[in-house]
Amino acid sequence: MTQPRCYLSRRETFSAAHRLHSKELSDEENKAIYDKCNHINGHGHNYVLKVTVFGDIDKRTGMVVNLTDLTSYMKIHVLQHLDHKNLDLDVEYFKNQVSTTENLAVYIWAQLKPHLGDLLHEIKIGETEKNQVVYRGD
Ligand SMILES: Nc1nc2c(c(=O)[nH]1)N=C([C@H](O)[C@H](O)COP(=O)(O)OP(=O)(O)OP(=O)(O)O)CN2
Ligand SMILES: [Zn+2]
Repeated sequence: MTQPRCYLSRRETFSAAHRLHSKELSDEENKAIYDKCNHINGHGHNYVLKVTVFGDIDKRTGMVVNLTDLTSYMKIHVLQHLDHKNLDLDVEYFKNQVSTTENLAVYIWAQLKPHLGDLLHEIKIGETEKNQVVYRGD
């Protein structure tokens, strides 16, 4: 009999500041594209991060992944780097990438992939109550 498979998710939150600004665009283009989010002094968000894994329910443990391990990976490899930081100034990755939620999702995927491998299914980030990004490694 094949082993049943499950989706398992963990939700965490973090707060960070940022400014949407591309070094590849002129100041005028940046202002036109990013508008208020290009304000020179930046702004902040209380981000909601949901990481989902998908895989076999281990016969012995009854788990896809131990939530203690998943939470540790998120804390060590993501939250410690992002929480209460300025994404553009404190995170190397965003020195050359605009800190949009799309790019943030790709960054978080890359941070977790080495630890979760093929079990990693989805990164979901809520930037505001109205804006949400889903990334599945495509
Ligand atoms: N494709 C994207 N567009 C925008 C992003 C993004 O990450 N990807 N991010 C922003 C800003 O960072 C911004 O702070 C969000 O602004 P906004 O949507 O205006 O904020 P609210 O959800 O609170 O909506 P209100 O219109 O202010 O009510 C912009 N664009
Ligand atoms: Zn923003």
